[in-house]
Amino acid sequence: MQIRFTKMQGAGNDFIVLDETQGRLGLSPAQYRFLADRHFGVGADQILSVRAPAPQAAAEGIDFEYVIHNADGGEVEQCGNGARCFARFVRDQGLTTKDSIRVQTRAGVIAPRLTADGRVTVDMGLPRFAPEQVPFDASGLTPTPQHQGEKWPLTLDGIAPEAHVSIAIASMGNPHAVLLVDDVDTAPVAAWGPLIEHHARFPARVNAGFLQIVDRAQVRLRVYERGAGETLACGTGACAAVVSGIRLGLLDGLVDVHTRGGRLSIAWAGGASDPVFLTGPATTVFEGQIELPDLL
Ligand SMILES: N[C@@H](CCC[C@H](N)C(=O)O)C(=O)O
Repeated sequence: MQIRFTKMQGAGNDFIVLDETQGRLGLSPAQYRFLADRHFGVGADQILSVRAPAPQAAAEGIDFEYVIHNADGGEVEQCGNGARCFARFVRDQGLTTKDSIRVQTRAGVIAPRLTADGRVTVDMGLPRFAPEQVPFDASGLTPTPQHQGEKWPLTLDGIAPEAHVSIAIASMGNPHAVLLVDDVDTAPVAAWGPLIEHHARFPARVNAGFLQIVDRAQVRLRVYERGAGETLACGTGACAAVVSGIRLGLLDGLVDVHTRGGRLSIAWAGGASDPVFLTGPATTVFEGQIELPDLL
């Protein structure tokens, strides 16, 4: 089967975008893995499928449905950099003329908006912190003493025998663990990332963010993504890291996140009913077509 695709990137987090508004391609997990493969396929961290909304959702003002698969072929709930690329894609392809779009994802409705400076701002919805919402198995754990209350920096065992690995947990629709590090350049992202991703306390696995605080409005961040490995940027990871830093009293409500692929801006007012806003670039790299093998 020949399929057409658009290759996009947002702060270096790269995507294959598929237009399924006229009908589903019905790809298997192995075909998603093939597309994402950087040697045999196109290469991408995630594959984004743009679909028409279900009739009931359309009646409620939802413009599109957006489905996300990681490079490992697994479907996931949310993707922040992808949401910006999705918005740029539907405008560039003439699938909508709107600047503000409402999109159904597996994690709920999000709202990207194309801004005059060429970037895209996404209302990513509410962050969630309760262990069962991440999900995180907190049985037998208590928050570390310096962070009592709701803030939940927790010690993760089995990562590094010589070090206490303290994390904050957050859901942006998808699960995140956030570690504070002194310097992201020397942080053990490759060694600890997979151990945290697969840690038994995260039943749905987890994205692991390594956060360096520069000052109250600037951070540096590397993320080892569930199902994709370290990426040049992770939008939901940036949201989770900043909201965690704000809850710990380390950051103000508007923060620039410097990743290896570029700058993202996160705004969060900090209340239980305040959504997180993610702003950053979204760029088309090229369009193409590829023959997809029959893979189950
Ligand atoms: N790169 C994304 C997140 C993609 C999904 C993630 N790997 C997961 O499994 O939850 C982003 O920009 O948010």
